[in-house]
Amino acid sequence: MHLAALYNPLRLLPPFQQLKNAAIGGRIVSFNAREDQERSFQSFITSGSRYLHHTSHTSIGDLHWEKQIRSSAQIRRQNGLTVLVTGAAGFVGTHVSLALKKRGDGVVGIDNFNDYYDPSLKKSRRSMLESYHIFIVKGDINDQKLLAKLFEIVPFTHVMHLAAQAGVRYAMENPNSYVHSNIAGLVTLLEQCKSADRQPAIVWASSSSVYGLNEKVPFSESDQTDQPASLYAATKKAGEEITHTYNHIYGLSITGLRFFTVYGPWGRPDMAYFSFTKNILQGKPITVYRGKDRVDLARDFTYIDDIVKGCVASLDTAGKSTGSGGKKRGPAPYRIYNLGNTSPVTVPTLVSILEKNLKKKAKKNMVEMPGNGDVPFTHANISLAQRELGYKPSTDLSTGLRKFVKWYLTYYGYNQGKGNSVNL
Ligand SMILES: O=C(O)[C@H]1O[C@H](OP(=O)(O)OP(=O)(O)OC[C@H]2O[C@@H](n3ccc(=O)[nH]c3=O)[C@H](O)[C@@H]2O)[C@H](O)[C@@H](O)[C@H]1O
Repeated sequence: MHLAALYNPLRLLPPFQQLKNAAIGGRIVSFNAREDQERSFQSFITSGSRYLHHTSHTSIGDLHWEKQIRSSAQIRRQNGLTVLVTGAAGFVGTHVSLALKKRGDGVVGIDNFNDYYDPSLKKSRRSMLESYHIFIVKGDINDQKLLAKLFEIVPFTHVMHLAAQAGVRYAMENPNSYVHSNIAGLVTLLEQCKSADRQPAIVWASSSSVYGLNEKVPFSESDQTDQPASLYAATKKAGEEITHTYNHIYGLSITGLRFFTVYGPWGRPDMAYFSFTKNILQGKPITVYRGKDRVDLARDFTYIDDIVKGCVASLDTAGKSTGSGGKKRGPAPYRIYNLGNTSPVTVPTLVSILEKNLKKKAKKNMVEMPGNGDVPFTHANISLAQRELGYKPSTDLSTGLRKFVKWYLTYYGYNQGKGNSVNL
């Protein structure tokens, strides 16, 4: 089935339909405001995911739980991989898990379902993955015992590490969450990987933000990355150094991917393209930041399907870790790649593409970029990834945003019913 078909939560209609009838007796409910409609549709999805979530009666460590993990980890193609995906209920984690599962790899997810943004979206992603027999363990990567148990049940060949505290500006509000996930969590995970009898190869999400105040464009992997502009960037940069240490001492195979502002269906509500869409539809103002001398900010926005291809290619080309049980047996690869789109677009242009797709004008407040971690522009040089991974982004921002808006309208129920009422 084409991936686009998955973007429609109504694919899951039969169980939701049953739930609907059981929960609210199939009443037709009308809402006056679209916001209420969004909330209700979300709770509908949330209840649906509870309904679908087979683990509600199991607990960590019991037999049924183990069985679900084993079954999710089963490989269904020759020379398939067995991948632990951290942050599997996150935006990129969901898409990568699905791509791996669909080609026959074994996939087990882990996610702490934190509430940095609306957890009901994470639960909906989980429901979608469950319909593809992908199991997500609810837990934190800081839980060393849980990680040890997972590795005891499944001899993972690869770890796709995507769990992180994301968001550039939120780091000023909650700095500790970045240290908890991006530093402490990373070290706990690496400790587990290094001690495994057969060490897995690790591919993980670094960030374009490590380029910080770098002014040399386009950004290349060989450029200096010692001027981070946010704590988020600093923790990602620290992650690159920490993974290097584990590669050096223990022989872990490491690939760090510097993602450039990833967007698309099932995306993150905290990101500009997502929150702008929400506000434009609700007739609320949006704040558009501008650089010094009224220069527009720009980002090398990268579509999720391109990022997924880069992640999968990284897993496929990752050399083996050499150590076992905490002992290095020889040198292992340490790689870093930019995964961007190579064509930066300004934020006002992003807004006008959204306006066109939503058929609605935005109420724009233009304000000077506050000194809260933002950088004026990003622009990826992707020749290394092109050469070594065969990475070739193929979706421009207009095409990608059109797909995102289509998903958004369906997911939040804008396509259902007429006017301001929705059939539940
Ligand atoms: O590549 C990354 O490594 C990072 O990408 C993403 O960060 P950013 O590129 O900052 O994306 P995003 O917040 O969507 O802001 C986009 C633009 O809109 C501007 N922006 C933002 C908000 C707002 O209200 N107004 C505004 O103008 C803003 O000034 C900026 O110019 C991920 O969130 C981050 O987790 C990390 O992965």
